[in-house]
Amino acid sequence: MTAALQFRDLTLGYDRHPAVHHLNGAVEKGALMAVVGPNGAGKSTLCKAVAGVLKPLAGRIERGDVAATDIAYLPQAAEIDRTFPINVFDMVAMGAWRRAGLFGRIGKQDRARIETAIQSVGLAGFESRPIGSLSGGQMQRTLFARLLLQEARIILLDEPFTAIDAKTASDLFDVVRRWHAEERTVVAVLHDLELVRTGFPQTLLLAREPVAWGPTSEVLTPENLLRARRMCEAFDEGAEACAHQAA
Ligand SMILES: Nc1ncnc2c1ncn2[C@@H]1O[C@H](COP(=O)(O)OP(=O)(O)OP(=O)(O)O)[C@@H](O)[C@H]1O
Repeated sequence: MTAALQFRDLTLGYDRHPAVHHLNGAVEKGALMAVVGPNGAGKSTLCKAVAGVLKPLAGRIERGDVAATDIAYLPQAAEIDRTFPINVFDMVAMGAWRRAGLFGRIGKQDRARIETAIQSVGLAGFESRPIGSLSGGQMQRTLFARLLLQEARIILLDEPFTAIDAKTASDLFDVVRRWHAEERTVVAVLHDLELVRTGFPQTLLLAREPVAWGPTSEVLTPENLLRARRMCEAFDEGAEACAHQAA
């Protein structure tokens, strides 16, 4: 197996309070992997660390030949400022920054790629709409178009299908399938276990530490899900040091 991401005794947290600890393991290149777990399990924290937004408290993440800045990351919808005065076209064009540079000119070729991405998420005709006027589903389509532009080898999606209708979710899941067919590595935080069972071959079940990780059918057992819930409920929010090391 070739690893796209390798976690080595990884501990993540805020203000020295660990939120995720003792994560060891690898995400295979080209994997389509779900990260599931109860609220507060550390799923978003893990995404932020992989994207390079949050530095580990201990341990490390190895990204092979991919720089953290080359990882496409879709944060939770709540973290995105919709009041920013920008239209759909320019929002999607931001996905080309890595190639064009922050103040680089968008050339003819990039313009065509942006148009194609907007079309492929079903938003043709919305190019000049301010993002603040979009519905939640249209906004998510816009963000997926921006991810398409990035052409990243590793794509992180934090709750990409939450609070959007079934048609939008299904259209956007088609984009995810396309990335998988192109052998990109996709890691998605999800709460819809049915979608995970049918669409994601690999799953990491997280409850501050890994409960199970592997083929989805072996991970999402009633016993593992119950264990994850109990582990999250029992976790001491104010713990100073890693509980395992302190024990
Ligand atoms: N910026 C922050 N500062 C301090 N603590 C934080 C911060 N962000 C998250 N946490 C804490 O880290 C823990 C893990 O949170 P995280 O958001 O990673 O969980 P999650 O599994 O993504 O939850 P959910 O399913 O509710 O989105 C929680 O106890 C949370 O309160």
